[in-house]
Amino acid sequence: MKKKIAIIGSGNIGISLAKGLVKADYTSAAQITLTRRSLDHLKPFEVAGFNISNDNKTTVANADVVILAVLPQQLNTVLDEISSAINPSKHLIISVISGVSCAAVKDKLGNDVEVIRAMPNTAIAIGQSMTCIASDNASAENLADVTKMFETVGSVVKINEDLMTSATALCACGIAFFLRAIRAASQGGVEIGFHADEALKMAVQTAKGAADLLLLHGTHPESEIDKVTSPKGCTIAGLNEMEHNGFSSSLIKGIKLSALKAGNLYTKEG
Ligand SMILES: NC(=O)C1=CN([C@@H]2O[C@H](COP(=O)(O)OP(=O)(O)OC[C@H]3O[C@@H](n4cnc5c(N)ncnc54)[C@H](OP(=O)(O)O)[C@@H]3O)[C@@H](O)[C@H]2O)C=CC1
Ligand SMILES: O=C(O)[C@@H]1CCC=N1
Repeated sequence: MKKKIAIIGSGNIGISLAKGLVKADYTSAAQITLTRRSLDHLKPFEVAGFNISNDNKTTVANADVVILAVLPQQLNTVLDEISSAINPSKHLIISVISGVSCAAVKDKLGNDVEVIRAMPNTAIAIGQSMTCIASDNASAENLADVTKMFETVGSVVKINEDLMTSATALCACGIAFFLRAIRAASQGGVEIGFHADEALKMAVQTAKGAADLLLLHGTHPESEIDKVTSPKGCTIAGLNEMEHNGFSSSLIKGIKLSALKAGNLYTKEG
């Protein structure tokens, strides 16, 4: 991959993406320019071989692929800044910004430019992202290229753009939901006798085992649960107690609220 990549807004997800792409050998750090306003935060990445800049317009002018990764409320300023540097026959725009449609980006950058939305999660830094992608005007070739790019750093599902806020809640926010579940499990482990570090290690590996069972067997969670719950046993007792306290219901309600919020993060006016 010889294309020059600009990551506009190199915060948590921008940096995770940059690290993941280099770790997966998709591209080299030298092909990526990271931007943010406070350049000091990017100095360690310059040492690691990335280009760094606080000049979005020049960075975009020199790039082929522009990845937008600022907060929704920071986007309009960035689009106003870079719009005159956009060349639709050269640039491909990838936006990982929640709640901002392809149409809203084209409103500012021109209708001729191809825009692809991607919703990764922070596990992209270690090649384990679940990334959903959507576009309303990208060519099949560019969609295939972007799919390939995100496949180097995890799994990819192509979806309709109107499901992008749902994908944000389930997959991008989802990392935090599962992490909180692991933390809660480890706290339970401390109450029943383990030191915090060993409880966390046990909870993490158990969670990984559960996820891998589903991935490798291709089974439904309930069929794996059935194998754990011995009749009159301790698993079903614990599981039912969790359900009486709203375990599944709270996850479902949290995901619904996150999806609602994800759809309302951006206003055209800024
Ligand atoms: N975090 C996550 O897990 C995920 C986030 N997203 C989306 O990615 C986007 C970024 O989220 P996240 O990484 O968490 O947020 P961060 O706040 O960590 O990152 C945003 C970055 O943008 C930089 N920035 C702000 N204004 C400008 C500007 N004018 N020019 C250049 N850089 C700028 C900020 O740095 P500075 O202030 O120094 O300029 C900051 O580093 C959001 O839209 C979010 O919805 C999507 C999927 C997952
Ligand atoms: O919390 C947020 O708004 C962003 C979007 C998805 C993950 N983090």
